[in-house]
Amino acid sequence: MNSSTAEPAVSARNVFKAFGKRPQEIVQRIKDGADRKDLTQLGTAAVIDASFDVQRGEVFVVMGLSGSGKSTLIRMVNGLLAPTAGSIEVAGEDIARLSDRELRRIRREKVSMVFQHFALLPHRTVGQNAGYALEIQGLNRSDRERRTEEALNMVGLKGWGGSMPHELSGGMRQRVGLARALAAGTEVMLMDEAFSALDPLIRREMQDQLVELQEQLGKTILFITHDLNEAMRLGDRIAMMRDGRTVQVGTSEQILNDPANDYVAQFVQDVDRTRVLTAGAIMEPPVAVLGTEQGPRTAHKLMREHQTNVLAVVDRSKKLHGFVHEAAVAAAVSQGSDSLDGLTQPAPSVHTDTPLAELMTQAAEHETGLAVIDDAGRLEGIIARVTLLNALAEPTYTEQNTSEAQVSS
Ligand SMILES: Nc1ncnc2c1ncn2[C@@H]1O[C@H](COP(=O)(O)OP(=O)(O)OP(=O)(O)O)[C@@H](O)[C@H]1O
Repeated sequence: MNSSTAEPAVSARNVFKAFGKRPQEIVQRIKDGADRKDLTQLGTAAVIDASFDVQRGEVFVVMGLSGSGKSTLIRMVNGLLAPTAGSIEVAGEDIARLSDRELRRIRREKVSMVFQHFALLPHRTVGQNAGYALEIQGLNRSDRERRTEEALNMVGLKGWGGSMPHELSGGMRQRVGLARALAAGTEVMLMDEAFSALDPLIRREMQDQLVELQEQLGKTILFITHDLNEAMRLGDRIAMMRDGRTVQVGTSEQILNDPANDYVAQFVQDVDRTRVLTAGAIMEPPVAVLGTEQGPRTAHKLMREHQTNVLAVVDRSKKLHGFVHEAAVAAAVSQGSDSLDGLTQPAPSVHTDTPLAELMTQAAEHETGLAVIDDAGRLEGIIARVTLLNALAEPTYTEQNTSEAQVSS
């Protein structure tokens, strides 16, 4: 994810969308405090006061049950629907103010869409389908073929360009849909329930592949799903929608550990926390770190000061050497030894992206906490056993005084 100071790729401000005869009136009444349920005579308030920014390079998931307003929201992002109130900017352009011609240009150059039901043209080859957007962009044939082939390779369909869609399995067809969006080369990709029609195993495979591709490509992806596990697996951040409203926007960790209300808390209670939470989300900065050049006396002092019985030992470049334990330090001090040599034990270490499931295995094998290191072996943080146990416990939302907290179901 890029820094939040950069201009966002997609920016929604107080967006409303109402369907029915008098949409403006619906929006005004909601702004005046009316409940969506009491306005059904007038029509449907599908999206209510949505505001969010999607940063460049971010995977932003919009998640909610059927009817919560996800599709309406995404259709406003690519200009298929105009907001009743509020504005949506894509790459700095206010979508609702564009002419049809400008909209077509935006869809060609800036925003591509992957649908749930593939939307492949049955009489065209896989290659022609994947290169469709490039044909519309007016690219010459050889450039088109090159880019199409690259995109097909990226999604694991090397060599399938000459086949017809009906010769492909559902998972492969969805890959063609993805290749078409990738070949188009747009910065923003909108994916509307793109994997929802796939078998669970294939779906999982596609999710993994998207995560992998995203690491290389760094696209801005707005992904819609009603599946919370999918949302948590893919999203850098997730917007949770309920009855047209965005009830929480945050990272998986924030939503799991700090649900905005009871509805979200109930929603996330069945999530497998051990797969979603990672070391990076729960680690803490080490309270005290001992340099390799320092001796047992300093170690002893630091342990007393910080009331800890384990210290991490690092060299000048912060590379982790291991842990020293209180008993060994106390023995060295009483023997008048000046050196920590031989006292440092290898520390069980993990990386920031290690999931909790793996941390639990590691923690079970070791008495101490865990060290979190980066790829170069430098110490980034510490996870104490108690921290791990707390992270596994389900959060409960206690504040009962907001309207969202009163869950009707
Ligand atoms: N063209 C339309 N005319 C009237 N009402 C609509 C229209 N499109 C959507 N709605 C209503 O707006 C609300 C939100 O629908 P939307 O399709 O955006 O939800 P969703 O979260 O995408 O659900 P799903 O996953 O079932 O598509 C629903 O009550 C729906 O019936």
